[in-house]
Amino acid sequence: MVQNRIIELKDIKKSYGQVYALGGVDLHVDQGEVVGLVGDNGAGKSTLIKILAGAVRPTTGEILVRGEPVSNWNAGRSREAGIETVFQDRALAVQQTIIWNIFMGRELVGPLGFLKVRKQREEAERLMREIGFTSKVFGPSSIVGQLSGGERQGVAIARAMYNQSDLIILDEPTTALSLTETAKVFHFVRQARAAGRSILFIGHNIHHVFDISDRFVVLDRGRVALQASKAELGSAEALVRFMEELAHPGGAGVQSTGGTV
Ligand SMILES: Nc1ncnc2c1ncn2[C@@H]1O[C@H](COP(=O)(O)OP(=O)(O)OP(=O)(O)O)[C@@H](O)[C@H]1O
Repeated sequence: MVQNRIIELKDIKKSYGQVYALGGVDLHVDQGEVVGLVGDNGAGKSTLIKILAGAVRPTTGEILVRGEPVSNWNAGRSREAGIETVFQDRALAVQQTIIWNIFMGRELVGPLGFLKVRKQREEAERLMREIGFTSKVFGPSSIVGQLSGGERQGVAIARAMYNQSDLIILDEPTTALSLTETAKVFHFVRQARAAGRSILFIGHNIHHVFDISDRFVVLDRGRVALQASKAELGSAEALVRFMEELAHPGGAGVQSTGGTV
């Protein structure tokens, strides 16, 4: 057993009636690594992260948390295992402050039920520093709606850090972001990894996923088509070629997608 294995999925299958969204997937994430999950539309990425989040039950298969099999996997067990998913579309309350979003539902309160306002501010500042979210303009009391797309991802990551999440799942965090904003997200992700957290990074832009990840899992029609480290792959182009070959075996008449699936 690998000592620092946070989660392991073994032979996970999920069918919806006749449709197999996942047809026997093995996946693991170890402490302090960024795993890139890629695959064409309909490959099963969303289904897999919903299973990790406990929102969807696998039809069959085994889930191990730190080497121990867990039965009756659900959202509560997923939270207990230290897994937090940042879904792209419903990550934050944009009319609220950064502090509010970080502590959402888990505010620091004293014995008499009073909110520890100063402590919360200090903790929010510490978390923002820890993920490298330093800004001359924005502080913990800034309204999230005023932040850029990349900075918003930072707030969601800071919240996951506050929640003691060991595995933070980022669902397409750089989709629709500019290069500068993408670089901010990468910075936050690297800081979170440096703090010992693991990240499962889902993305359609292969170059983005390649840049930020240590290891890659390619899904294809509900199966793992490739698991490889960055060193094994060597370059983003190798990953792009692999994905293009999957989509068009033999490659006849293929136009390059430029690394977006
Ligand atoms: N609730 C559902 N009911 C029926 N079929 C489903 C359901 N959810 C997913 N599927 C099917 O399972 C397969 C995998 O879908 P999934 O959304 O997991 O893929 P994906 O890799 O996340 O795709 P995308 O990148 O487009 O989001 C698809 O064929 C999809 O139609």
